[in-house]
Amino acid sequence: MNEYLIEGGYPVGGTIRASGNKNAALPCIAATLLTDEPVVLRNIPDIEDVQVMLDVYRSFGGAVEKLEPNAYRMVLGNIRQSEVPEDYARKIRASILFAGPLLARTAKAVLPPPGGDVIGRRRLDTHFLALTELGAQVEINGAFIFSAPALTGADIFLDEASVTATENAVMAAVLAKGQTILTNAASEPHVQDLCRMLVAMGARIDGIGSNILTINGVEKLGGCDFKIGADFMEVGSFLGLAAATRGELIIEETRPMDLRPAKVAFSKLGITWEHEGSTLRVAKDQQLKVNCDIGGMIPKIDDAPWPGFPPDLTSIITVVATQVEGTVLVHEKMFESRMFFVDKLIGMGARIVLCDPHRAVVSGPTKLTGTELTSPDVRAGMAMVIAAMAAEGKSVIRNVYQIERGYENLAARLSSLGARIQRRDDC
Ligand SMILES: CC(=O)N[C@H]1[C@@H](OP(=O)(O)OP(=O)(O)OC[C@H]2O[C@@H](n3ccc(=O)[nH]c3=O)[C@H](O)[C@@H]2O)O[C@H](CO)[C@@H](O)[C@@H]1O
Ligand SMILES: C=C(OP(=O)(O)O)C(=O)O
Repeated sequence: MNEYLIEGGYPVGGTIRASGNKNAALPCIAATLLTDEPVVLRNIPDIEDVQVMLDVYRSFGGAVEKLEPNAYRMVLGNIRQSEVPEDYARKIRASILFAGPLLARTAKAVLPPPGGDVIGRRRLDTHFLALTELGAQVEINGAFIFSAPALTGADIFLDEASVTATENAVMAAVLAKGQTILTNAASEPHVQDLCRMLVAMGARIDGIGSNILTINGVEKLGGCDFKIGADFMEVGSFLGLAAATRGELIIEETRPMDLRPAKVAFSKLGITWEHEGSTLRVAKDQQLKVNCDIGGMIPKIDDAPWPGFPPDLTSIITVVATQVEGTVLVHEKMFESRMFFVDKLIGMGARIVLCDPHRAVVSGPTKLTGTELTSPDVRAGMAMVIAAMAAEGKSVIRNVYQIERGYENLAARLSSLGARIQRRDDC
């Protein structure tokens, strides 16, 4: 297991480039299965989850050529088999994204249950609902076995706006016969990126960015050259890091529009940023003070499907709130177990009451003290990095695989911003 040694108390400063969006890269890699022509994907982050998705692609017989850092040319003539190897499936949640493309190309998809973060139950019911309505049969026998001699467009109402279920449904529907209307679809920037890539491949999709997608199936898709957008979860994490360490950052190659829901939430903590084009600047002299609701009421930060505040930033904003004067309620409505990591922050000195698995009341500012931590999931892990960097003294963070599956070259990039962070291999 690899670990980070962090000496806290040093503000970050300098310039950093945003990586490509993990949650766009993963479905876009799966979507390359939908054509036998070459596809070039650009701005793909160099993270563990991407490597696993590329390994799965290779296991189907796909050829992957690295053109330059963060750009790949991928081609897969004939798909060798329809089963995602179990070792890979269990590593990441996103392995489920091969279901739609495999069904569309090979009429079959065998997926061992996917792995991923420890953040509560991760239901797959919406995936089953959508693929079944498009004509697939599902059998659960250790693995999930989908089969569909032919996929046919349908008028589908999703039971919840699930991100990856929407992506699977779209990837199956683009090659289905006839029209699919997907209502209550997820519309996150990564869902939009996937749809734009499919359109570049020749798919017919209307309503991109809304919660109703209309897809007219086509016979065949071709290759494309597609650049995915910036990772607004990574940018949100760096914004949180700058605020919590009282630092100053310039973040390049962002998509400021994707940060609008985060801006609403951060502004409740007195944190703001300016942007010029795709460059963001977080200034040093922010007054970190909770902006109360009218009448001096305690404000709440709660997550929701897009364009709500993203659930992947709730852990980050919780840590930041410990450094802000005042009291705020963080309400994580979407995941059952994402807030449990706050006991580690309490151990570092944070004043947090975990009311139930979903709600934490945070009062600040508090002095945090370095300690030994283990990352349960990618975002809690990053939140721990921020806490350790804001704390006095030294911290050790273990299980950093669960951070690096979502953040590219993190220790080196943070070092370049003045962080005292050291990565130790195989401890
Ligand atoms: C690879 C990938 O893209 N992973 C992202 C994807 O996961 P994923 O697609 O697995 O997440 P889902 O959108 O399916 O659901 C996430 C959680 O939110 C709940 N839920 C969802 C929709 C809804 O309307 N109401 C509701 O409560 C679900 O029950 C579940 O507990 O989307 C999540 C929600 O943005 C993100 O945290 C993950 O980083
Ligand atoms: C929950 C996340 O990822 P995944 O869905 O891949 O587990 C995340 O990115 O915060």
